[in-house]
Amino acid sequence: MVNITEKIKEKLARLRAQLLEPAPGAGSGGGAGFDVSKSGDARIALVGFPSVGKSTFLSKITKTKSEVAAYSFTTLTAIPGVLEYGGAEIQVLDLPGIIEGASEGKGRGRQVISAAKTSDLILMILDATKKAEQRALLEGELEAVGIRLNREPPNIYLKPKKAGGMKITFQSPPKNLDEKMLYNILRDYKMLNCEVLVRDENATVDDFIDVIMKDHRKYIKCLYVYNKIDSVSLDFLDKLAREPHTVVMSCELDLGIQDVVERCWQELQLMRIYTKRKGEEPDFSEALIVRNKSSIEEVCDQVHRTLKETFKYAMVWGASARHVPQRVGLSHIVADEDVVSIVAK
Ligand SMILES: Nc1nc2c(ncn2[C@@H]2O[C@H](COP(=O)(O)OP(=O)(O)OP(=O)(O)O)[C@@H](O)[C@H]2O)c(=O)[nH]1
Ligand SMILES: [K+]
Ligand SMILES: [Mg+2]
Repeated sequence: MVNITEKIKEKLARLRAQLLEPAPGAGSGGGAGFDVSKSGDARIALVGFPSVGKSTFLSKITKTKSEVAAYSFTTLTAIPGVLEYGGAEIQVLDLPGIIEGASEGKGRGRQVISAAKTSDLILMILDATKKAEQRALLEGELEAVGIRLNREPPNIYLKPKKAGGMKITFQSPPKNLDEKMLYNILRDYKMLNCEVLVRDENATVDDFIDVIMKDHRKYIKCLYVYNKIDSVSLDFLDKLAREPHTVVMSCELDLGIQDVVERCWQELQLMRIYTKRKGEEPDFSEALIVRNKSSIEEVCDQVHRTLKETFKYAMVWGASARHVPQRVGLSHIVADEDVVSIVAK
């Protein structure tokens, strides 16, 4: 049974969705980001309220100097820096501070959020001396433009059809939805012919709207970084540091900076693959950088665009090899710090 508050929530979610969203198929909306082209192996965006220390942090971890000052909105545009780590080059974007209402266009909010939407990892920089609500406020601003932090897309299958009406199926009895609700939502979004399979019994109306609006949703990892821990008590610091997806630092005292960088590396899940020529020692001086769960095929693409065409087999040393070395094909999934030798036809 779906209770009355769920019904009200459903109505509200639909109304809010319609107010904030472009219709499905309309342009991406929300305003353009800053004009900084992507470079390097991944992009990290620094997002936070004014004067939490975003620019101070950028200046610490990259060679770029972004202006630092005690007043709000010192940074007025996106300032890119390059973080070198584990042989990878990671672009870090220092962004202007955002304020409540940013998602509705206050300040440079829209531009900042659009820039964040293009990143592989959001570092939410928070001031440890400020109220705990700051985090939820910022999350709300990002949510409102379709960014979903540290979440997977809902486990709901939706396929538009040319004809045949709506076919709605639940894999197991849903806790927060019923057929009528989904029917109403689909009608609101003018999706009159489609097939729906809800695989997650805990799915909510918001989840369902996320699936309909999937072109406007972005699932991004987020690390909560509390700065200025030089100015809080040890007890409080201990509490903060235990929160999930959270790291603490003091740019002023140069404390915890390297931990933040290491956590970023873990969250980005990039892998370093070393190559080896036949009869020679592996080349550990330069790593190929690939995404997590990449295969030998992606490794080949990193070496040269046409290498796969002449690929015969590869020899792999390291964590992904069942025995060392293991002879593998293009579909073999590599692990961080594997050594790979590619043999061409
Ligand atoms: N106590 C303390 N102050 C810090 C720390 N890190 C930065 N600050 C100070 O905080 C103020 C703001 O720093 P910025 O780096 O300009 O902050 P921002 O987030 O880039 O600010 P906007 O660009 O205005 O949004 C400066 O006065 C810094 O010196 C820290 O770890 N501890
Ligand atoms: K500032
Ligand atoms: Mg700044």
